[in-house]
Amino acid sequence: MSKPSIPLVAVTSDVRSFDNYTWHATPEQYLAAAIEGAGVIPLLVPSFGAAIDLDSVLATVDGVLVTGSKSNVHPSLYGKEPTTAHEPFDPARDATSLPLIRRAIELGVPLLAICRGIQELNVALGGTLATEIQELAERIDHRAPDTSQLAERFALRHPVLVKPGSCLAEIMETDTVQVNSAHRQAIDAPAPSLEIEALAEDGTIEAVSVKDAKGFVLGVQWHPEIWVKSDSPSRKVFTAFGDAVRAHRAARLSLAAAE
Ligand SMILES: N[C@@H](CCC(=O)NCCCC(=O)O)C(=O)O
Repeated sequence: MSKPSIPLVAVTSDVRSFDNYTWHATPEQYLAAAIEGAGVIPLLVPSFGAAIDLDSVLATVDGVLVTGSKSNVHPSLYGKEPTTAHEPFDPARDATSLPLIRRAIELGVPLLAICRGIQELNVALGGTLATEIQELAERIDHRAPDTSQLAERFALRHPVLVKPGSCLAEIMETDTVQVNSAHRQAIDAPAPSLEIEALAEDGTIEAVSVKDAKGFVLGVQWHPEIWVKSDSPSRKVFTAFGDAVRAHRAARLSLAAAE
């Protein structure tokens, strides 16, 4: 009997310029967490917008991982005027990830959205974002400490309160989770189809799902990819995503065999 093949997951990419080239890339921690935490094979989707046929991608993979990034969703995509407080931008990423998110949800392809990813999920479905949230009244500072040491940058720093009975509550099996935090923006007006799954103590939306979604959809504002090996809540996020991906693949192959 042949070895069961490992499912493929599409991963968003940022457009970056260095060494005199333009790169479509993502930080290694997302790829490592997909492999070691979710048990899937990550495949980068280059940010070429409409030049990427999303249905071809989504017919081939069994999940979508929308990664974090220091860049921000362009405010024009949620009806706001851009200011320097909204920078830096990555319009090619926006033009690829937002339609990818919408189409994956339409088709029921499992989707995990992290940090920038939860913000893209919200905007893709009609919500808005707030920027420089640390300057808003009653908010804690959600930015990462100013260090290049990943362990410090992504240390678990504040609790989030998980909504009882939510998808996340089922995954986490607890009502409070200690998370890291590395963001200046956050969901302002949640999209109508979003279900809020967790909040920080200052009211910042920290996790969402999609009401009546065909498949697994989870957005988190923190970074579980960093600690999948050592932190149980982090690992549970990726295990739940991997399980949904494998279930999607089994259903897809079964459908194909029946045709
Ligand atoms: N740019 C957005 C989203 C934040 C995010 O995805 N952070 C990941 C990179 C963290 C880092 O290394 O700084 C925002 O700031 O809200």
